[in-house]
Amino acid sequence: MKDIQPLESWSVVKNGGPIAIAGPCSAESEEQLMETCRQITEEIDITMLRAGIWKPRTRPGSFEGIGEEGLKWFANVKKELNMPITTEVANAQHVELALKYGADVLWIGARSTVNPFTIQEIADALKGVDVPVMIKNPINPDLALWKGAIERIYGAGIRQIAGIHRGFSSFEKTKYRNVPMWKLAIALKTELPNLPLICDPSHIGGTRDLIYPVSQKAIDLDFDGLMIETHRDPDNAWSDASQQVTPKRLAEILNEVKIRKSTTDAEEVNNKLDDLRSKIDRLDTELLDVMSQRMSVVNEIGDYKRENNLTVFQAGRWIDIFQNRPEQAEKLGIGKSFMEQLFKLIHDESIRVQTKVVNTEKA
Ligand SMILES: C=C(O[C@@H]1C=C(C(=O)O)C=C[C@H]1O)C(=O)O
Repeated sequence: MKDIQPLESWSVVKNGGPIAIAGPCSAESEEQLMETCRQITEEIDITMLRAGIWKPRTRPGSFEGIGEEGLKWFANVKKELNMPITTEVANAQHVELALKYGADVLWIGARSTVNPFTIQEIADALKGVDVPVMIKNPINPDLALWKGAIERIYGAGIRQIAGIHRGFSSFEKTKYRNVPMWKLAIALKTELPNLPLICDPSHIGGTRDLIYPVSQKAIDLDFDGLMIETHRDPDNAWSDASQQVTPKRLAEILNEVKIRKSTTDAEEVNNKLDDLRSKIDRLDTELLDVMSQRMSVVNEIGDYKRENNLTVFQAGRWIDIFQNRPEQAEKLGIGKSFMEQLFKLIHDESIRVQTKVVNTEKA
């Protein structure tokens, strides 16, 4: 999927990244939608307006979206404010209607991404259509499922695709509504480096006070844009009231977020970075060398255990190491839990290697 296009190729993206997308969680009334969008465009220059027309809700009985009527309002907003619009689609009929009313970009929600049948239905409806599609991560932290959805939309011929990171459901209570697990977004970017990534701090945070820190974190991780739910009267929103911000607050957040570039043309900066990275290269070589020496000793201990009929796993010794190394690390200013994880990995590898050694007769 190397020919997935950068955001700059989307006709709706005028000034390059990072882009901002904002608008209400749901279209509620023509007046609410128009007023919210008008206030947003008066407060700040954004790339695109968003509004939910069909809302997949966790439990029945909640407001499930206004439906086709809302698309007529949204089309008026587009015309009146001269702004591109985007909405969520969850089946073939949604695709058809959203395009009929002039949606410039479509997005697929987290609850749809989990279901390959749904994604395939949407992909089939998109065959031969030229519209950018943004695909939210599935609600569960499954990278293959996210990638699979991207592949299906790509298979329909769409090349303007972006991922939207909206965090992952978790059984445990956390300060987030959906835990970010940034490493999944990093893994996706590692596998598909040319895929634009947009962050949805509203669904990750779930509360207004988390929108700014989550947005900054996303920009620090080189995300290409932010999608922030914005409502003229968030407290009285029909859905997701606690995470929507006012247009005024949206502008504050976007102005406060410090934009960082992924690269620079400044020769001096690049030279300094090159120097420091050479140091890292040398240190990594030393690290690998030390690791290889440690593994040799592990092998030797394995031989000795075989000869003396001793178990591979030695709980006492391992518990000592597991307590001691992170404490040593902490004194050196290295994170304790990082070292715990690292030593667990090292120990797993020792067990794997020694299991092989003790079960192989010496020639
Ligand atoms: C190397 C040994 O075998 C295993 C691996 C360990 C390690 O990698 O440090 C520690 C304890 C054992 O579970 C050992 O017994 O010392």
